[in-house]
Amino acid sequence: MANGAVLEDENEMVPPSKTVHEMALDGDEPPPRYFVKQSKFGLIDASPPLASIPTIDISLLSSNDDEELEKLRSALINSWGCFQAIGHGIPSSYLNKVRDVAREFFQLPKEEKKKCYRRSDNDSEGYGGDKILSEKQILDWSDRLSLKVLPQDERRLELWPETPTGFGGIIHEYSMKIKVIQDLLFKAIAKLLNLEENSFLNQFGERAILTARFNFYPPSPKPNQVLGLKPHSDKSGFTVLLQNEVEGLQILKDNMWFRVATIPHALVINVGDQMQIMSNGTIKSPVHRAVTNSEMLRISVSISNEAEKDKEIGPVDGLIDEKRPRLYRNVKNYAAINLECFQKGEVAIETVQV
Ligand SMILES: O=C(O)CCC(=O)C(=O)O
Ligand SMILES: [Fe+2]
Repeated sequence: MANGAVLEDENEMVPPSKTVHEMALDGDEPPPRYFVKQSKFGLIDASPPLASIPTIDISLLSSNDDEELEKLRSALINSWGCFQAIGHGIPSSYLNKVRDVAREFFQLPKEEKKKCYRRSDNDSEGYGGDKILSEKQILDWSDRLSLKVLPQDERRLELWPETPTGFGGIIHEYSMKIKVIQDLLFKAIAKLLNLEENSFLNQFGERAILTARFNFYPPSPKPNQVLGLKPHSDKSGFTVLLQNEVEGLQILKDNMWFRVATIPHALVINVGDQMQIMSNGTIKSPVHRAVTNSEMLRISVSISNEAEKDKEIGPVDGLIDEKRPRLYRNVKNYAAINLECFQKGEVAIETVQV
């Protein structure tokens, strides 16, 4: 996690009394703890150039289509670490259903959403605003619902929304569809790097973690001064992001921000830190953020995978040689390392370098 935004005055570690959605509905000015005062990434620019990330038909990857594999190489190796996936086999009508239930959940009355509230301030699951992890933290102009989907016996179903009807079933079904895509990508990348097909997949283990996160970014009265989601790299293997029609995702490359387009039937695939570690830095997890706008509601749904908590992950042997020495040590429970680093304002991936 690249903690790029730090406040000068320390805040108490108390969560705000209103959710971002409530402040937006009431027409409140964002409180000072939401303002990005100082950032190593510079000022917020809502319209930087468009990222030239490729659109890849992932149905062609399993049939070893050379052209599509080359596109994957150009997207991931010494490049963006991000691409738009089409040919994923999920009908547009189904993607719209996921977008619809997400919006319907966030627009429920407070009393209904309260059932899904995080049970404590530092709970990573459930509904709420930015989790308060440090006194210096700048808060994000967004509300979220995070739920662990796998392992299935670790689901905290008491936090899963009962309304809109069928939401739980859709979370399950959609996440399983995305898992198939993630597994296919791990195999395609292994092939691309001349590795045994399961070199990455096996590292995730039988009880790999899959998390669904619904992000709700209401219109913001100060889009140039607050961020929807602060700069970070994902702690996952891969994150698969579904956006609504409103742009907001930005990706950092060569110290410059680029906008990621919204393509209605495409899913944005982002490399996460765990893939960077396993690929010995051959593939990098991009720093990205979400900006807000003053008029439109933005919603995104991210599905991310992580290795089983107690399983050690590390660079694949075939990617370590004299020319490419090992860059990362083997690590367990990267999520905990990531969280600790966020609290200290450190970049997690840098702390696991050898
Ligand atoms: O909403 C977005 O565009 C970004 C979401 C994201 O980066 C995340 O959930 O990790
Ligand atoms: Fe992210």
